[in-house]
Amino acid sequence: MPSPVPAHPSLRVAVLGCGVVGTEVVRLLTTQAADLASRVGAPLELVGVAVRDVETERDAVVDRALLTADAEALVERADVVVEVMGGIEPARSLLLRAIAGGASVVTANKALLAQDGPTLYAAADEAGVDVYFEAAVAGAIPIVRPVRESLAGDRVTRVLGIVNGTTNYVLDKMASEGLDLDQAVKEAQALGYAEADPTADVEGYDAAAKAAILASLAFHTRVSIEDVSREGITSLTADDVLWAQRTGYVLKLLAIAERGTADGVEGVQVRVHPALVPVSHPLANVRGAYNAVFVEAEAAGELMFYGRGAGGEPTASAVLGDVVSVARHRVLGGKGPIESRYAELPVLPAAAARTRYQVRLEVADRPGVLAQVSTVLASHDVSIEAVRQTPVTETPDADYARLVITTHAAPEHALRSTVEAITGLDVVRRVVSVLRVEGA
Ligand SMILES: NC(=O)C1=CN([C@@H]2O[C@H](COP(=O)(O)OP(=O)(O)OC[C@H]3O[C@@H](n4cnc5c(N)ncnc54)[C@H](O)[C@@H]3O)[C@@H](O)[C@H]2O)C=CC1
Ligand SMILES: N[C@@H](CC=O)C(=O)O
Ligand code: NA
Repeated sequence: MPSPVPAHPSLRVAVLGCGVVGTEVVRLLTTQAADLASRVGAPLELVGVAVRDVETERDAVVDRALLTADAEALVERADVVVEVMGGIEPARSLLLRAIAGGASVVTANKALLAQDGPTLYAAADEAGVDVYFEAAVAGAIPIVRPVRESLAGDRVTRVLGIVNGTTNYVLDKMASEGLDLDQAVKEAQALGYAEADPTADVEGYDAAAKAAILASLAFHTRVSIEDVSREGITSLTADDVLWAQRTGYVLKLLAIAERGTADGVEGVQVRVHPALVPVSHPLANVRGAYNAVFVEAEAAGELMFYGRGAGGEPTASAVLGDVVSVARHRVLGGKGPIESRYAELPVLPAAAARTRYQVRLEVADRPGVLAQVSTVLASHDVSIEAVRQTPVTETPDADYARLVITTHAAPEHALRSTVEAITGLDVVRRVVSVLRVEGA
């Protein structure tokens, strides 16, 4: 008779932070306890939930007896620490303390990882424990694991995605319901999509953090948030949204990381900015707080990952997937992937990126104007793909017309000097907007 396999003792799980995501993590840990135990091979015992104020009113699923304001003491008595409090400190110190004490950690904190991930990865490597962070990029969508593990044998060339649910929700509401930016941001906050300070979303910092994390994984190098060229959506107007629609595009905040060369040096270029996406492109149909990430790899070809990018429940799903993974390692032995051993692909400057542009101008409505504008573009080596002329109907003015010029791919510096020169033409009343075009 084979001797019975001894049951593995419970694994102690601590949750740091009990906001939008933390509450849903506690709900899943509590309501799915039996299923999780069978998947892990050991019960997961929630030993505490660190909060700022234990007296605050909370969802009934959170057992008040588990609340503590002493996060430091809590991490000392856990095998798995789930960090969903956000911010750099004290999250960073608490995670390092947990790792040093031998706990594996799961975090949704992209801001921290994009700033100081390598410190956490090195500490975990030394301690022989895991750092998992699927929720930190594109919420519920499995994207960290596929890039970190499934594509580790391939050569990724480009990652292009909508990775911020709040801005996608806001732009969608501006386009479909005519909401203004502030109204739409308030809705995104109420739905639990926005960061504690929504500036992080609308100014593109959140997407830049995610872009840095994805680029580091995809290109086996180190990209921090400071390396990402970033532009948010706050300067976009209702007019930009309207004109995008009129010209066959949808405005999206995109995160792009791609291999390239600058001055003969191969590297990676990472940027976040609003862009016009053709309505026929799959990214144009990513609505509300949904996210989508395209990955292009030499052997795999094109891959697309799509799903809910923000919100308590979807994010908790990704967190729990990680909890199961790290807990299994503790039961069975071993650990998950470590950071790639070499981290040497340089980050190229933003100016190295070549994109198409749409330039909208108000110009004098008389013969020869288009020729003048075209000459300026040509003299800066920026080639025109299409031109459309429409009278300025919103502010009726018989003497002026609106020109919408789409260029072929051009380097940013060439476009910048072109726009400067166009602005100086007598026949140009104003440059209304300059937007990148991606995904065509
Ligand atoms: N809400 C979302 O859709 C997503 C959020 N995330 C990330 O998950 C983390 C949490 O986000 P949310 O739950 O939305 O934020 P939240 O603001 O709703 O919750 C954070 C909670 O942590 C608590 N907290 C902060 N500092 C603390 C401290 N020192 N001690 C104890 N408690 C502390 C806050 O009081 C708050 O209740 C952040 O890193 C965020 O970037 C990631 C993916 C999606
Ligand atoms: N604020 C973020 C939350 C998920 O990461 C977003 O809007 O995407
Ligand atoms: Na994810």
